[in-house]
Amino acid sequence: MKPSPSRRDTEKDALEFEFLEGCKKSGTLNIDGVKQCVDHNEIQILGVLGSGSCGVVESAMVRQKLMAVKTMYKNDNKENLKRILRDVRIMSLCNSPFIVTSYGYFMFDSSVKICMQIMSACCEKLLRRIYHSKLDFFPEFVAGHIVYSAISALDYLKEKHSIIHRDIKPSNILFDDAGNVKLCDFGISGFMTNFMAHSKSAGCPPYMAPERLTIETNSKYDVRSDVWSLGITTYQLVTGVYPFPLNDLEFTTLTIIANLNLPSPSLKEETKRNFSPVFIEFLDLCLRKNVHERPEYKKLMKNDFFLDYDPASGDRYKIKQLNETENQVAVWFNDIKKRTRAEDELKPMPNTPCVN
Ligand SMILES: Nc1ncnc2c1ncn2[C@@H]1O[C@H](COP(=O)(O)OP(=O)(O)OP(=O)(O)O)[C@@H](O)[C@H]1O
Repeated sequence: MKPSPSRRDTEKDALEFEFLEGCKKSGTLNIDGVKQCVDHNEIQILGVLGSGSCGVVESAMVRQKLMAVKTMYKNDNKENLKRILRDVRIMSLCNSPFIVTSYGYFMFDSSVKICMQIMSACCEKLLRRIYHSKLDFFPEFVAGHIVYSAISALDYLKEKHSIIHRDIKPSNILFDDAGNVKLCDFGISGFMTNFMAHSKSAGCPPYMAPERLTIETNSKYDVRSDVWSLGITTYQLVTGVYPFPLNDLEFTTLTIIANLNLPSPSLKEETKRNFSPVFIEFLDLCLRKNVHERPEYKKLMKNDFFLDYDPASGDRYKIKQLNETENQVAVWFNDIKKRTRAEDELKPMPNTPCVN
């Protein structure tokens, strides 16, 4: 049989076209409402904030504005290009107080730099600082504030842009010094059709919902898979441990998560004493293994625990403003930063997945 003539990869061509189109806006930054044409040589790198599978995030000064600059390296791989373009496109689209603001980006032949609002620490770094200083893990009111902020961000993404995040985990939830919580990292987010996502695009397996790990269903899932990831993240933040046994073989852990005949994770009886019944019930709902029993955002937003941390709830809102500039979350956050060490942010902790 004659070998078929080499066919062009039309998807890759489209991505390269999108990249070239994106280059037209390269260097146009919107800093505090003022559009400015900036040369990349004006980026003064100050230090490293973090790194992930796709690149490095550094603090930088640009035209007297302190910001975070995420550099992602482009290669010949289609998935790599897809991931970079998604991150750029979605960050540019979003306008929510619960999502890190993008100021603009720079595109080069071999790399892309996204300039964004600088945050103070991600939840993963905070967890590590807390663990190595032997302090108490995240208190319920901080978990409430995180849940409120993350669900508000995820609902915004779904309702306004039909986007599903797909990579909710402690390292993608960031705090600023004022105690605001925002989501970042849209590299593996996806656009939904009929409220369903179809792509098998990778995420972080230990935080993936059972339906995303199951061969029969992993090609079709909805935002409730992010609800699961938020549940796993919240469990980890308040207890300091991941709710499933972590074996050397990731496969074994994932098999336990995917098996609907095994129980859904829930807080241990002795741990439950430290939390309110509404929190325990909320966490149980997010961690229902069966996706059909797991609520969607609108239902969660009517849940008592969510309402307790929604500032629009009036008197029942549980986060107290302690002085003109600080609320309870900001005080907790700044206290943790004072009482723990920055160098511990890079030291792993046991019983949690090592994701980067
Ligand atoms: N705007 C920001 N301000 C401060 N730190 C940030 C900011 N954005 C990201 N970081 C830090 O950098 C880390 C890596 O960022 P990010 O998750 O976007 O990279 P990634 O390569 O996409 O990672 P991943 O492997 O998790 O997908 C975060 O966990 C966080 O600690």
